[in-house]
Amino acid sequence: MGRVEIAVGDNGMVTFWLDNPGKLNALNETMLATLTNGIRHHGAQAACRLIVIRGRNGTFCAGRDVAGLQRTEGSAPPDALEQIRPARELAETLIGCPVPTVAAVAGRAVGLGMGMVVWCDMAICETSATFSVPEARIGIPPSMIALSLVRAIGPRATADLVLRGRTVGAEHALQVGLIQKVCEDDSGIDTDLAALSSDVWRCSPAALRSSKRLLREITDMPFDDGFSRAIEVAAASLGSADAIEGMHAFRSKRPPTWTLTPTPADS
Ligand SMILES: C/C(=C\C(=O)SCCNC(=O)CCNC(=O)[C@H](O)C(C)(C)COP(=O)(O)OP(=O)(O)OC[C@H]1O[C@@H](n2cnc3c(N)ncnc32)[C@H](O)[C@@H]1OP(=O)(O)O)CC(=O)O
Repeated sequence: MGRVEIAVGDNGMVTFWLDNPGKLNALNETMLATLTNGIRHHGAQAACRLIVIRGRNGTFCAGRDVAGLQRTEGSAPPDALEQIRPARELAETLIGCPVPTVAAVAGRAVGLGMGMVVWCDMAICETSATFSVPEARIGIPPSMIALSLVRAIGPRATADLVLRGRTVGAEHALQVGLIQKVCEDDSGIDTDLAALSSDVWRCSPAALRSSKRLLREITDMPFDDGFSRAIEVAAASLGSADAIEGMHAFRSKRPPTWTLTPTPADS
């Protein structure tokens, strides 16, 4: 069957656990819907400060459940865009999520599993983790995933993965910038997530929202346009409630109390 379990921590960390034991946590339509709707829902809550995706059964995710994609020769073709929609919605939801997102990988990250790694803001893994986009081996190109991979690790490193379908390890993933940290084991992942969560906790949620939006916008902008946009955001944020509170708290040597009031640049 497969399921996605949602664990809400009291530190604002919401963890989505992928669990499809017989299929290396491959994502079927029900799991995709739970994951996408859950990220949308929790990402919109003020209490949620960090979203984490992890896998049960010692692995991350072997991609989309092939059973749900497969067509039988001679049968009436289903609407292709409708078949792609659940993965597209997951990508759009993760990329547009207002709070920071992290993929924490143990075992295999394959196909759509790799998609989640690149669509999250950050990724960490265990030493045993492996990564691949082997879609061409089942007759399809890794389309949406390739688009984000190129931006995350560059065209050469992407081509090396996409055009060979090969599997690479944690050290390679670290070297090409696909992940930010390799942890010894599961408890190392827990420790790193706790540190990450405490870093995020110190930041203004409104400032992180603006930062995420800005990073998304400027990635594909020509430098001059990006510079103008950055100046606009900087100017708008200086008068925001969190900027006033954050600087006041710093100078008063006390912890800040954040609001979730968006800055004008967010609207
Ligand atoms: C279409 C889009 C994105 C996608 O994600 S498409 C799918 C991409 N993923 C794959 O092509 C991976 C297919 N799996 C494999 O190549 C291998 O399973 C593996 C990941 C290399 C692991 O090999 P290993 O030998 O260690 O394990 P098994 O092959 O015996 O697998 C165990 C068990 O799991 C089943 N399984 C694995 N992956 C899937 C999957 N993706 N869907 C369904 N089932 C899967 C496998 O069949 C085995 O089960 P058995 O009952 O034992 O046969 C983009 C978009 O959506 O737009």
